[in-house]
Amino acid sequence: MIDIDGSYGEGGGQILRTSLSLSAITGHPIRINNIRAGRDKPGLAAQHLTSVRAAAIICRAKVRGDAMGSMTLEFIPGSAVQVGNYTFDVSEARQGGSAGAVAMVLQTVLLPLVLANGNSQVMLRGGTHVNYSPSMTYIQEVYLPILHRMGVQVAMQINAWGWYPQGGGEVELSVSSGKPGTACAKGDSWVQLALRDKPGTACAKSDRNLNGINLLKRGDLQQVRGLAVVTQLPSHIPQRMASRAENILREEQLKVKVQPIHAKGVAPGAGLFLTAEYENSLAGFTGLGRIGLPAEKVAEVACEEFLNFHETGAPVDEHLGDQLLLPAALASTRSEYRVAVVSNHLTTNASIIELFGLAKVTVDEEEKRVVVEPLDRKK
Ligand SMILES: Nc1ncnc2c1ncn2[C@@H]1O[C@H](COP(=O)(O)OP(=O)(O)OP(=O)(O)O)[C@@H](O)[C@H]1O
Repeated sequence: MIDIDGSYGEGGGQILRTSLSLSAITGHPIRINNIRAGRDKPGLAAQHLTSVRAAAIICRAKVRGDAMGSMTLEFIPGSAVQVGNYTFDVSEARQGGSAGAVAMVLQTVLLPLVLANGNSQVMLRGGTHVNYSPSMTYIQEVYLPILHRMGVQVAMQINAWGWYPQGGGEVELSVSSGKPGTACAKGDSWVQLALRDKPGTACAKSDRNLNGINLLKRGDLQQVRGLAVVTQLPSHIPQRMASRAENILREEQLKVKVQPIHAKGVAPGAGLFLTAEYENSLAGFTGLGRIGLPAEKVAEVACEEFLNFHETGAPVDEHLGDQLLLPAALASTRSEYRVAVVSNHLTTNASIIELFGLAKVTVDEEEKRVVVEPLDRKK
């Protein structure tokens, strides 16, 4: 049983999600105390409870403490990760529904499914574009394309946009499991086999279906692409968000194209999503609308975030910085990248990953450089 202190460092939900993913992948039982102790409303919220249940379903885990508000959880995987057809609905976790972020649920189960043998279909319902989490547009435009370079094959589509507070969004994903023909025997992923230390059955290093990534230099900015999206709001709003963003970035002599979009959703909402395409990297920036905030301001928030990042010269934005650690830790080769900001999320996630003994993570705070070195899992 691996004991995890949920109040460590950032003290947020990522400690829980990373631990669940690694428990499902390695088969190691975990016990987490002080879940989200660093948050105003600690314990499991709808999004976290959905992540716990999703992780439990894919590896048939026995779970104790899976209730709203719970600050303690025991999670004991009962099988190797099972590929399949899954639906995870955040609104089911709390009476009256929830706009809890589906991206967080996805990030809990994605790598376990990628490393399992076979393909999966995942349907997610809940908040698709909500504060303090990666939007599903960020997942689509930044996170998944970077993971694709590491060998992860996922196709996704947003059927409905879910904003705070109603949620009600829907996203469909097809997850393929790495290179065909290199899978390990008996439905176990290479990590599970290697960790169970069965000599002769563990896959060779070269069979691991995730490659490390090098993002030390970003190269020149090719263009900034944007989506100015509304649901159930008049069409002048996406138009105004798009024009404002294009004007700001053109003033900086940058190549930019922002597309105004009217999308489907159960409630009104608005957002502007920018993707900066560099020669060797991608980064994403978000502005979310709310009642009383003019469309132009939404655009300004996202542009300011992007311009601040652009000035740093770093290839990896603050958020990708912490989110890349888990795939990098599961890859067969070393990863090395430079981040705009060494966040508390990044250093916390690094410590949690190290608890599982899969990789050594070194964070050079001065150089803002992260090195993830896979450890020999057969030892
Ligand atoms: N604008 C954003 N774009 C992309 N990713 C984001 C953005 N904002 C936050 N994130 C990511 O969301 C995750 C938040 O993790 P955290 O541990 O704070 O979650 P939590 O405690 O479950 O959430 P909350 O803070 O809502 O209670 C981190 O991986 C962070 O990088």
